[in-house]
Amino acid sequence: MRPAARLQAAITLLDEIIAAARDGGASADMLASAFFRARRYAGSKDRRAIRDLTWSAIRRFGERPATARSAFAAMADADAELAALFDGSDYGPAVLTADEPRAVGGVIPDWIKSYLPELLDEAEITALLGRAPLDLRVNRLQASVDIVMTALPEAQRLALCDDALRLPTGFPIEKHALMTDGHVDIQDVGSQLIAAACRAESGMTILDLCAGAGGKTLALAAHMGGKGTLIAADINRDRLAQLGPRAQRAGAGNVETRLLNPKQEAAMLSDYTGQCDVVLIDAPCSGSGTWRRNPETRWRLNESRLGAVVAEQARIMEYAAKMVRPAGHLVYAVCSLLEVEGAGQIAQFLSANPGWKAQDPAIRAGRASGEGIILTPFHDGSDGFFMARLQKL
Ligand SMILES: C[S@@+](CC[C@H](N)C(=O)[O-])C[C@H]1O[C@@H](n2cnc3c(N)ncnc32)[C@H](O)[C@@H]1O
Repeated sequence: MRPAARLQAAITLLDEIIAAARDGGASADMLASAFFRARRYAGSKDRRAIRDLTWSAIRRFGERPATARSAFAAMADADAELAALFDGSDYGPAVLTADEPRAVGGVIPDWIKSYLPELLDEAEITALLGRAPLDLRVNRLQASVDIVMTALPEAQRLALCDDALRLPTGFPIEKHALMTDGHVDIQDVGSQLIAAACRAESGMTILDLCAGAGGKTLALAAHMGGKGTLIAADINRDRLAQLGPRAQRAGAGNVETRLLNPKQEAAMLSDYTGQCDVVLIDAPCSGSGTWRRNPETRWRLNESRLGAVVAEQARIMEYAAKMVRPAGHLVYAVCSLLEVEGAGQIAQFLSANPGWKAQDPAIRAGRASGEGIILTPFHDGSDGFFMARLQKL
């Protein structure tokens, strides 16, 4: 495909992504897969170029553009090479005119700015939309960092976390034997630090609420040396179903899954009331800390959706707290940097529950945010997270 035709293809794909974000449709990744499945004539270089163009526009605009053409038109005003591709050729986009609409705005939606902590300056905000690295967690149940580094000389150790390694972005690790044999798992170093803040030990009883497909469950199982009780609970059947085979591959024999019905969680976990040494809440959230991986999710967020997710986080914390034994711990985490989901949520919980106090999560990264810690791409090289460790008195 000629470069102009690639740009026209990116415009078509981006229009689909814009419509899906507006109407609650499929994710950008799913739309891109379907787009290329329907265009077998596009070779691998074409696909990469079309994807890069499309994602550069998604990253560039915090507010959802009205049309893909208006987004690329605005970008072309600052990029002569891109502007030259609006050449009016067969399969290429029509020539740009000075009076046609241009998308406006910066890399994050204006309405979100007031929700971000003050310490996020311009450099921090730009890094929220940067390129995400590829991090691995070495599974202590099956391997060691030294063994993995010998097999993967491209990997570098990360000082923040004992089991964390970083690979060059795009490294084809998915089908590598280390992955299929459960010796390593793909996991951002921030997620690994959240699991570390649980200080899981052999023989403990740990409840991983909001376990999803079990990324953090498997890290906890490794910290427990595979010994003790580890319950992975979630309301999403499909996600939880992925955990069984993953746990088997990882040699994590102490994982038990429990599917919960929304609003009946406390009753369905009543056998663990007051029993858990640690409850991890990896809460559903706006995902603002992972915009660099899923930049189009900021086009789906609005104040009413944010309000609903904040209310759900508070409700989950209330029932989760009942599962913790006296002197036990609650670790609360979100992959978001919005204060209302992090420090604000913890402040409210502590004021409504005087029998709890905050503790230092004692990890080797992050900065204080209220009674917890935030990790950011710019400061910590991780995805954006908030975490807090609370103790029941
Ligand atoms: C951030 S994701 C979890 C990611 C996962 N812990 C991991 O490390 O890969 C949040 C999860 O919370 C689950 N969830 C949402 N509402 C819930 C509820 N009321 N109780 C338990 N889980 C819930 C969602 O289904 C989703 O899987």
